[in-house]
Amino acid sequence: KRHKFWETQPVGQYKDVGDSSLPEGPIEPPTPLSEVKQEPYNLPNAYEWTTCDMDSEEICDEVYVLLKNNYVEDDENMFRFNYSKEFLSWALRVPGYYQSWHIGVRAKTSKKLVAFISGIPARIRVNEEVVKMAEINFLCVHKKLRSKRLAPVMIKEVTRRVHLENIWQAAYTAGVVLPTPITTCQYWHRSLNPKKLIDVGFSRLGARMTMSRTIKLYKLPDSTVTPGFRKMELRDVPAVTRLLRNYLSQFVVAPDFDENDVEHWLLPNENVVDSFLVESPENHEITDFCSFYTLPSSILGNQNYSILKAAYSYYNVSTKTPLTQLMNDVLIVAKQKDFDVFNALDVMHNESFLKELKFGPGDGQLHYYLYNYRIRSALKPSGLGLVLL
Ligand SMILES: COc1cccc(CC(=N)NC(=O)c2cccnc2OC2CCNCC2)c1
Repeated sequence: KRHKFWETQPVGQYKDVGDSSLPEGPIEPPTPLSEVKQEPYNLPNAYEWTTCDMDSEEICDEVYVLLKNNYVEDDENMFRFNYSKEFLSWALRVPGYYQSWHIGVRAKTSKKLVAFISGIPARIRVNEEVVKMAEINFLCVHKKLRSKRLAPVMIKEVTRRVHLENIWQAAYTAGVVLPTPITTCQYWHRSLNPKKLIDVGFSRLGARMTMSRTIKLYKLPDSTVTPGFRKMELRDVPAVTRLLRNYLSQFVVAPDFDENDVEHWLLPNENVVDSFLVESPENHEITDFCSFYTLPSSILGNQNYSILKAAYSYYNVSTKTPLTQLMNDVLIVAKQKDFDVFNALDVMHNESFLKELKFGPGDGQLHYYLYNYRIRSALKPSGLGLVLL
């Protein structure tokens, strides 16, 4: 398939796949800052750039409403991500963030927000190199403005603003295949409320299965089983950082989290991110960690329900408790918190628990990309230690 825009960008091109003569690392060198385009790219006449101050309740609400009505839907257009305002604030106002990377497009006359794209700074390790990158996310163009070729100019504009901060690499995911994925993940779902999932069409009743048999199949204990399993607290940040850094060091691509990052990304934040750990009752050592983020979806066109409550597996570390037992406790907590479904990608060691814990394969794939950085080895999802929101 021709990618008019992506063929012009410093990304792995199809023709280069497998060419091991090409070195691992940046595809293009940095440009001297004086040569980076100083002014914004041109938009079609009726539109103007705007920088979104996500600290402003009003602007955060505009971004929320744009995404709620126009962001990613599943392949059958039955569900649409419905990131909450507090989630968007958490996802964008990260340690060291640049407000200039929270980019909106407004219609000049109505001042209505009609498009958005965001970047946040992140330190991502690729093999032995820690690279300063931008994590690009939430690219959204209003449904009425599709195929006006707005997305390429928004990608170029966020790239320009990232370059102005002397950052030359980026990481992003997409449900579509572009030049060229560093890996392709399968997503999996674990039913927690099978009756609702079947009612809204997320799941289908299995062959030769009754509803009551299905409810019994997915039933979970009322409480967690691992001794010492508890919510993470601020005082745990140093120990969790050590545990997580050590665990992530085994993957080819992973975030280089420090204590400041762990405090932001993994400390429990109501309705946004939940995290738990196992503190050994004997010696109070922290041996395991697990977490999930909250990303509801709007249910498009169902009489009885309007929101699907979904939890997404985030970072999990097991050093003493078997990963399957740890993740079963996470499912128990998610059910206690009234989530309908628990989602996971087959990244890191997730594949080891998916089938045993009754996850079913989703009907799509999530592709991971790096911008202006070539990795030599073909990466399997199990070699990926990066979870994007
Ligand atoms: C259930 O409601 C949905 C609403 C919109 C899209 C999809 C399917 C889908 N595209 N799912 C994922 O991309 C996905 C499935 C499992 C885990 N993480 C995921 O995506 C995350 C990470 C990438 N940014 C979106 C959230 C489902």
